[in-house]
Amino acid sequence: MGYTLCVIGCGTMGVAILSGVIASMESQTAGPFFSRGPNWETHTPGTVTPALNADPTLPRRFIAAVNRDPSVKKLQKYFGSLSSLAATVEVSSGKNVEAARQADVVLLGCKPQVARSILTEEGMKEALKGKLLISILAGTTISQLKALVDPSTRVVRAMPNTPCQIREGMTVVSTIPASPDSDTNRAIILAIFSSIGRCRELEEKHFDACTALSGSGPAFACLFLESMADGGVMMGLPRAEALELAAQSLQGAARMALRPGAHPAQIRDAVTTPGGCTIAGLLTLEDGKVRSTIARTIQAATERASQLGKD
Ligand SMILES: NC(=O)C1=CN([C@@H]2O[C@H](COP(=O)(O)OP(=O)(O)OC[C@H]3O[C@@H](n4cnc5c(N)ncnc54)[C@H](OP(=O)(O)O)[C@@H]3O)[C@@H](O)[C@H]2O)C=CC1
Ligand SMILES: O=C(O)[C@@H]1CCC=N1
Repeated sequence: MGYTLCVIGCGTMGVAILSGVIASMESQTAGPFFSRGPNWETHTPGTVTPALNADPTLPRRFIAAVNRDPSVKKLQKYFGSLSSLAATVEVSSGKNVEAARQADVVLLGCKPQVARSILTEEGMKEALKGKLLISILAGTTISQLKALVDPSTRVVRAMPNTPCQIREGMTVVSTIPASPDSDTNRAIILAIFSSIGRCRELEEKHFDACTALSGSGPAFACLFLESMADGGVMMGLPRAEALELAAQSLQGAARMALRPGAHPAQIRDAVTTPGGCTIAGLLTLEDGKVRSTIARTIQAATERASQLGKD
């Protein structure tokens, strides 16, 4: 029951994904009172709900492949410190082909510039034959990847983000074309990514925008968060409390915006008392062209994402 998932290029994102999946599986095996994570009830249409224990759509064995020995030690220590299940992640360096051979599903998590050299390693084509290859690489298209693997290898793109580590991720998966194994592959991909946050399918043509909006989004949100906290510090709040107030306010607003039928403008209006302090702050933001600056940020990041597979 279950299958082997291997992450080739297990850095920041690989670790975030494996940690999240392992945490989700542990919560499922914790007994009748387990928690399935805060997003469980709010999965978007098109996602699947993994069944309890021994779910064949979730992995049972994990392999993490990296480039350098110090990274092996770091990951062994990290996964070892997490839990008993996480301690079973097998970490190696310089053994990508062997890792792919032993896996049923391979997640490619290296930098875009390294993909070609990994996929053209001697024996890799054979090792990936008939397997599902999930690429999280920014800016690298399915057709670029397909050109490097055997025709029997199923290539799907996913764009996750770092909050997958705490099971609050947002992952977009490229539309899976119909094939004899497409239902199984879809179930596997959606089980993995919906166990670590929200997950939805979108056409590949949207991937650069998704990379900018949700892939890079946590970085943009944190800049806003830091700026809010700085303002609080400027007005005399202690730093730690200012950060807590800013982070919880952003989280609360975001959760309200995710409720069915909610609109951010409505949430904003509800806060904005006529003649009050919120409108004073909002006008300052508008004077600073914050809306167009943020929208242009997504535009610039999208344009850069589209170049990443070509570097
Ligand atoms: N960071 C993010 O928030 C997001 C990133 N992405 C995408 O995910 C991918 C990974 O990003 P990120 O996790 O930040 O990158 P990292 O630099 O943290 O991780 C890259 C990993 O690749 C490994 N690696 C490098 N060369 C090889 C090789 N020849 N064989 C095997 N492993 C190798 C590195 O190993 P070692 O440590 O030993 O050098 C490292 O573990 C990128 O393609 C990026 O576009 C997508 C969404 C969000
Ligand atoms: O900055 C990057 O290129 C990657 C892709 C999305 C988030 N980080």
